Amino acid sequence: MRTIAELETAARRRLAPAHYDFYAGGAGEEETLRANEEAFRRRVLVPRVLRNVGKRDLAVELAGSPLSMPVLLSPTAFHRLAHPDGELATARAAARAGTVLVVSMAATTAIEDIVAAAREVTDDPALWFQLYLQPDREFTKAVICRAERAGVKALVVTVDSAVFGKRERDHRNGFLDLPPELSVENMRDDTGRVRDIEMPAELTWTDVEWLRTISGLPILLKGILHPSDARLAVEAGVSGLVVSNHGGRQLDSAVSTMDALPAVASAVDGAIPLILDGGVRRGTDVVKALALGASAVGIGRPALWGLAAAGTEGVTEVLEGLREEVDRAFALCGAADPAGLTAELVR
Ligand SMILES: Cc1cc2nc3c(=O)[nH]c(=O)nc-3n(C[C@H](O)[C@H](O)[C@H](O)COP(=O)(O)O)c2cc1C
Ligand SMILES: CCCCCCC(=O)C(=O)O
Repeated sequence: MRTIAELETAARRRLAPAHYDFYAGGAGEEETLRANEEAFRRRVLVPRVLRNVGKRDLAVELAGSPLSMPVLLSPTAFHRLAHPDGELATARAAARAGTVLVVSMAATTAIEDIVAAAREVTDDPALWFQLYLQPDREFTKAVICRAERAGVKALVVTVDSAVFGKRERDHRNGFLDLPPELSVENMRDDTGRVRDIEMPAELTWTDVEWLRTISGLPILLKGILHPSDARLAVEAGVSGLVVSNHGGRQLDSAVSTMDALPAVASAVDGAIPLILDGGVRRGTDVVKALALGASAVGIGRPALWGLAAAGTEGVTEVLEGLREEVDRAFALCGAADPAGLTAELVR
C-alpha cells in the first residue's frame, strides 16, 4: 500500500501540470495550505497504555449516515480532470470503504450517475451533496430537489466562499475554466444549459433558515472556523459543521483547522458533530483531530491523488491505507473506539 505522499508523486506524473497545480494549490502565499499540515506535525501524542484495545471499533455515525471509520471524502471539484471515470470511480471507492462521499456541486458527472455507481457496490450508499447557494433561489431549489431525488442523504453548504479565493498558480497557468469536453453536470437547468457556479457573497443566516424550509435533509455547514459562528450554527439547528478553511484555497492566512478546532469544539459543546478537514495525511492526524473534538475528518487532495494515480483502486488505496493507520494509532494510543480518544492524548 502506497502512502499518500507516494500517491501524490504518482498522480503528479500523470496529470497535466496545470491540473496538478489546480488540485495542489492554495490561495495567495499558500500560508494556510502549509499551516494545515504543519498544525498536525506541531502536535504530539502522549499515549495511554494497559487499556485492553484487543477489539477495536472505528465506526461512527454522522447526520444519520453510518461510516465504517471516522474518515470521509470532502467535496472536491472536477474529478474527470484526474481520471476518465471521475466521480464514478470516487463514489465506488467510498461505497466500498463504507464511508461518505460529499459530491461537489462542481462535479463533472451527473448526480444520478454517481449514485448509480455507488449502488453497484452497496444498496444504500451514503452520498452527501455540497452546494454553494446560488443567487437564483428557484434554481438552487431545483438542484437540491434533483439531488434529493437521486438519493443523497445530506446537504453540505459551503459558507467560506463569499468570493472565489485567488489561486495564483491557476492565474499563472491560465487555468481558469474546464476544458470544453467537461462541464459541471449538476448545474444544468431545465433548458439543458449548464449554468456557471456563482460564489454567494450576499448569504446570511436567514438563507440557512430558508434552506431548512425547502429540504428535510440534514444540513451541515462547511467552512466554519470562528467559535461565535459555531454557536450561531447550533442555534440555526444545523446537523453538523465542517471545520474547514477549504484546504487553504479561500482566505490565505486563515487559521489552520487544527488550531481552530478546540475553540469551536468548546463553543459547540457536543451539541452537533464536527468534521475537520485540511491537511489530514496520516492515521495519527485523524487521532489528533478526534482527540481534540472532531467526530470525523474529511480528506480532499489525498482522494484526488489516488484517483489520478489509479481510479477506483487508487482512491481505495488511500482509504484503506488510512484505515490501517487509524486502527494502529487507536491501538497504540490505548483507545478501542472514538470515545476513547480524549484531549489528554495530545500535546
Ligand atoms: C481541487 C479541490 C477542489 C475543491 N472543490 C471544492 C468544492 O467544490 N466545494 C467545497 O466545498 N470544497 C472544495 N474543496 C475543499 C475541500 O472540500 C476540503 O475542504 C479541502 O480539500 C481539505 O483539505 P485537504 O485537501 O488538505 O484534505 C476543494 C479542494 C480541492 C483541493
Ligand atoms: C467555478 C467553479 C467553482 C468550483 C469551485 C471548486 C472549489 O471550491 C475549489 O476549491 O476549487
